[in-house]
Amino acid sequence: IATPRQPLLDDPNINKDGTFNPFGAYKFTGTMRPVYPLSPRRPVPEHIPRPEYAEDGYPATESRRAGQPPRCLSPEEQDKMRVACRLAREVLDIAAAAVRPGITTDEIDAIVHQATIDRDSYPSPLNYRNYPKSVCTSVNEVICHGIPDKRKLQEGDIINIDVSLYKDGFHADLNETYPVGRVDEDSQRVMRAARKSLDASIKLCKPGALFRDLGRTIEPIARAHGCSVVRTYCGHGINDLFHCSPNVPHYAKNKAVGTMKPGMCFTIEPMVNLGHWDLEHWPDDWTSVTIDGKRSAQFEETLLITDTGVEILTAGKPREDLL
Ligand SMILES: O=C(NO)c1ccnc2c1ccn2Cc1ccccc1
Ligand SMILES: [Co+2]
Ligand SMILES: [Co+2]
Ligand SMILES: [Co+2]
Repeated sequence: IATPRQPLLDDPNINKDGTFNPFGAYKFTGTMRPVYPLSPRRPVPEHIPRPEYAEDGYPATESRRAGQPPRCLSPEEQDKMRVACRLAREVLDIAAAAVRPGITTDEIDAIVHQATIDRDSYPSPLNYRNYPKSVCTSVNEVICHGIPDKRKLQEGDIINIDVSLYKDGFHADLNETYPVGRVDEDSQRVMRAARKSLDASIKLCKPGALFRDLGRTIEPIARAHGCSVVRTYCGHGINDLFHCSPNVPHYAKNKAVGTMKPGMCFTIEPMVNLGHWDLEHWPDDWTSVTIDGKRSAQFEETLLITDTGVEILTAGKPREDLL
């Protein structure tokens, strides 16, 4: 009789139970696992204008402009931001419509990639600091920057889809967290906390408002839902650059610099956790996960400060399931 296949005892990529663990000795915090191989890099047609980092992965102008005050866009530039953000919202809604048990996050990447180039736009995450895909798909305990792979979504999962695109010289950036089929109360609670805290912070935005005041509105709402606020990643300025000043923390008592002025564009993108606020990274160097394996939700909008208040450039329909 054949001897049962013994996993190679000294192979760190094979667990005791014989399952394959591509990260060697890394101890996962929750149930999510990468499912490799990643699909080949998706091409972008030559005729589509691309950001400077598309070739070598390095956003040189972002480094050069670091530390400078946020840009105030001209009316013409504001209109270009409006167009890019409307297109990005269309792309996110197309991806959201495809969410169901059985679809892989790689298939969502293909949908986002195609919808983006159909709009003569470049998918901003692709090769940004060498990021390998056109969208971030962050499931369950993954907080952000999840890489689309061969894992099939399961009934009861929650998935954040973070779309960014580049059109006519300007970036747009938005995300939402969606239920996959029916999800439990905790998952609904953390999604609701993220959405409501974002909406409340947007209401504060107008000329003269301080960036550091947004967290004092976001964090109490997250806490009121029994949740915590991630501190490592913040909202950011966005315009001809994907990420630039201002830095926009989502937690209370932060030291963010600056005052909102007409023509400024930036994101607010609170990441809210059911458990502890802290995160760690998988050995893929991208994927951020909660340290306790509990779930996380995020929502993001790109905003424009106008003379009288704020315009949500990436605005979509209200989420009936989160009211
Ligand atoms: O604002 C963002 N999303 O809302 C955002 C910020 C920074 N990097 C990002 C994104 C999206 C995709 N990447 C690519 C990436 C680059 C380095 C480390 C991990 C991921
Ligand atoms: Co993000
Ligand atoms: Co984003
Ligand atoms: Co962003």
